[in-house]
Amino acid sequence: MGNTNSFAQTKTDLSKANIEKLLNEAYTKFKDVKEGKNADYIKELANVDPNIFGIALVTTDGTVYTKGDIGSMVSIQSVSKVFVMAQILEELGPQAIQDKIGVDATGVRFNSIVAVELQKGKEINPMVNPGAIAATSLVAGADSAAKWKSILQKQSDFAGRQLTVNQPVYVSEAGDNLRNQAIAHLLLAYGRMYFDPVQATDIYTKQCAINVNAKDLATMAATLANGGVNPVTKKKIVSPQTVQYTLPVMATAGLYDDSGIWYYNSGLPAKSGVGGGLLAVCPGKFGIAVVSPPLDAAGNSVKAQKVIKYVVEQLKVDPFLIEPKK
Ligand SMILES: NC(=O)CC[C@H](N)C(=O)O
Repeated sequence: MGNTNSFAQTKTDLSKANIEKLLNEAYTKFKDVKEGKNADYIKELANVDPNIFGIALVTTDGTVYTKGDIGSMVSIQSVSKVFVMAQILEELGPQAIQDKIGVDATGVRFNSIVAVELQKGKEINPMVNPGAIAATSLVAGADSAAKWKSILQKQSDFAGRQLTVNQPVYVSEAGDNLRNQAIAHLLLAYGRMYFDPVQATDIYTKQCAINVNAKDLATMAATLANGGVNPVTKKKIVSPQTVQYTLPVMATAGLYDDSGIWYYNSGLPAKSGVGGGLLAVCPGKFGIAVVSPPLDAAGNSVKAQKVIKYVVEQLKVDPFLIEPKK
């Protein structure tokens, strides 16, 4: 008889056979979903093949599982914000991020100017554009080139390989990012931009154009799941404390104004990007990511949300799922 007064997190089956089975199931179940539409406010993103569909899961012991299209790359977009946040947490510590940027959800669209104006540049967070551009402006480096080099290196370290920029996406967005420039200037007006606003926006735009596949994103997520050590390369990228302060902001703001719905349904910190990438972190266990460009109205990949939610449910890894001890 089980002791019904005693509750614990549900045991999960992370065996090779089970993970492979679940990724196959999820792929088959959702491959024909036709909902959603590529982002087109960045012109080049409208030209990306909407049928790209790749899934990857990387465990904290470094085992890599993939299904579907892992060869095709998409631009990382907002997913990069997580790793720039981790980078400045490493450099400045948690209190500075809370004071200089903020760590509260804005409740409005990721590129909202109103959010900045309403809060006089405060109460934003590094997962939405204003906080992310402020975060980029805080990265150490003597000039723009040095800051960019260090950002690209950090993102690459998380992924475990040298990442490169998708030039057409960068050029397309850089020629058309007046809204982000306006945000950066408004932050400057409120004393919350920490480098030249035009250059900070340019570095931010370049960081968003870094090319990744599902395996890269899952490895980046797995590095967070593994306390900051990349489980594939075994290299220490950030400290456990940095991970501890990054994940809650992903939980509250990782999927923009649908962050609450996502967290309610999965219990896992996650981050999406308008390129169609979405990663989620299961602390101590694994990172999972999906690449599929068509997005819902909030700007999150439709298929990616479905796949990750399915796998998380089947594995029973929602940390809030507490059951009577057997
Ligand atoms: N949500 C996103 O992925 C947005 C990133 C994009 N580069 C922008 O600034 O609009």
